[in-house]
Amino acid sequence: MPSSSSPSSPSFVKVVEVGPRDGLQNERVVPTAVKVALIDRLADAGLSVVEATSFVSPKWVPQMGDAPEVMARIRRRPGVSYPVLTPNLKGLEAAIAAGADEVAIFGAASESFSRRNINCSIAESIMRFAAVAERATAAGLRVRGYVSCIAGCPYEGRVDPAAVADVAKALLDLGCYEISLGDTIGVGRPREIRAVVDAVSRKVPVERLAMHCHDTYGQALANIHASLDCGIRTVDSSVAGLGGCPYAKGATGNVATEDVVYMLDGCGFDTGVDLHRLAETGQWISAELGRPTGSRVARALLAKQPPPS
Ligand SMILES: CC(C)(COP(=O)([O-])OP(=O)([O-])OC[C@H]1O[C@@H](n2cnc3c(N)ncnc32)[C@H](O)[C@@H]1OP(=O)([O-])[O-])[C@@H](O)C(=O)NCCC(=O)NCCSC(=O)C[C@@](C)(O)CC(=O)[O-]
Repeated sequence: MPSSSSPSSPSFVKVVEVGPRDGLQNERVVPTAVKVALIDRLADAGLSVVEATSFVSPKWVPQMGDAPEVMARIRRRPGVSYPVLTPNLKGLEAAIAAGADEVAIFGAASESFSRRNINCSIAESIMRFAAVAERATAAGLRVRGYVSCIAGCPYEGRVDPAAVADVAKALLDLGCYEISLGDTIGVGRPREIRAVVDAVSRKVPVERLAMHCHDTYGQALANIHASLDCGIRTVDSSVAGLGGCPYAKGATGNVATEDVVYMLDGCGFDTGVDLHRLAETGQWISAELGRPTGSRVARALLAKQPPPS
């Protein structure tokens, strides 16, 4: 009988921490040593997946320009995976050279976002990703897929759930073990998210889906709750609510991991994450960035602690 913190337990929800990548890609350039300390602290707090960085063009996203150094300096904790984003073969080869164990390819359900984010159409991106997935799989790496703009696009507005389902299925067919559905600009509401998950799960088994919510309109926790009701058991989030997307103006960070873990715990799910350690890590990285944590749960928990004597 698996324990409740075992991934095979029915009450387990996998939390994929994306703060060091999705969070820090939208900050001023953060020193490599701070990124490395953040990743190590997140793994120590019990997160089993910590998305570490991106092997993208430094001309496009200079904040991720130190990807090889980050990968060389993190302390790899057994049982923890450290995926990295790879938009093309050049990024993949660099990721392999840096010892990545898992990569993520990232497409969009909106043509305009695809062009702004990765400079190609959706169809071209799938062809590009096919080569990346094939080479990654041959090199023994696991491949995760993202679909951005599942509930709305900053350039086109509403996005048809059927378009999301098509891209998700294409990524599944390329060999992705998991497809993360990204509400990139946080516009979705529970009814819309349910409609998207419903459309996608007709083409991709719900066990292979993850929910990735930005909290721009304050809907992220409600949307995650709705996706749990639909059977999703993997949730992406960002410690302290760090981040945004450089190609989605006005988009705020992901939902805070602390808030997700607190909610999941109250719903009877287990995550294996030490909430207090996580909240301290969120407080620490926020101080490094010179601002308060974006996690309401962390603020509440830390306010209850006695001041240091
Ligand atoms: C895809 C490209 C490269 C196309 O960009 P491009 O300009 O069309 O690429 P290119 O092949 O023409 O190359 C241009 C230059 O970039 C170099 N280059 C080319 N590839 C790489 C690479 N991998 N690593 C390092 N360098 C690279 C290449 O060598 C060349 O250098 P030059 O000859 O000019 O000196 C570019 O658009 C890019 O890097 N985009 C990444 C954008 C990005 O990182 N966005 C944020 C992540 S997605 C996201 O946040 C959403 C998500 C996942 O969180 C989910 C959600 O919330 O929805």
